[in-house]
Amino acid sequence: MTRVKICGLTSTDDLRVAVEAGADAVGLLVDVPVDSPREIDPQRAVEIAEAAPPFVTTVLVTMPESPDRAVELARAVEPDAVQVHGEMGVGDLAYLTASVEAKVIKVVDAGDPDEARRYDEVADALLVDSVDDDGAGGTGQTHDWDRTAEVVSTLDSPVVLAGGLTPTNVADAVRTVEPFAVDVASGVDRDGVGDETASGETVSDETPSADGRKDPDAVADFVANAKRTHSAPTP
Ligand SMILES: O=C(O)c1ccccc1NCC(=O)[C@H](O)[C@H](O)COP(=O)(O)O
Repeated sequence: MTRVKICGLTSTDDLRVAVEAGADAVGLLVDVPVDSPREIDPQRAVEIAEAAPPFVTTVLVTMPESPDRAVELARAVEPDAVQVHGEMGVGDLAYLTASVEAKVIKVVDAGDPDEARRYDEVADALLVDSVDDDGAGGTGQTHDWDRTAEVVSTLDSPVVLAGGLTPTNVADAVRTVEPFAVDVASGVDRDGVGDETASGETVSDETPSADGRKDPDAVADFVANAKRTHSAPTP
């Protein structure tokens, strides 16, 4: 069964929504150099992580300015996993994995298959995303799932599929890519639920008023649709 991460929780209310829907993991976005309605401060991340029940994986999602900053944040928030966006070399990622107790997930660009292969040995998992020029996520944009499926089949690490997923398209995505897990942020936000075009591409309709809060119905539908769909066996 495909695992599901709901990313960008901003409150313990969002946490309750994700847990009640049956999410396996929740993402807490701290220290990103981009404007995101889902970013929270480290203290809020600590509060949400502490409120998470057993068997729900807490993920610190960050774009740190240095590996040491990621270590510092991980020690403060004490998540089960750290998800790293942006520039961090393979050696620095190895340093991070050796320095924190949490599992380390490296975000890689769906448009750059070689990047995924470079990090395959050192990361605990890879998250394949549609990233912007800086490596930030939360774009609400899908990518070429057929091409991603080919890349995934060459990797040893568990792969998390992200980028423009919604309650409507997640079943197709799971069938096509057969990832270990799926991840969603803007596609289940209250004011940012994505719309699909006729070609199947997802375009986020996130508005300036989007505040990152989760839509309970969208979260429940997303988790149910992801989990009822056939996926790859556990590695
Ligand atoms: O969500 C953000 O705004 C964000 C900003 C900077 C770095 C990472 C961010 N999100 C991390 C995630 O893991 C998202 O869930 C992932 O990129 C998918 O986002 P979406 O396409 O909105 O579902």
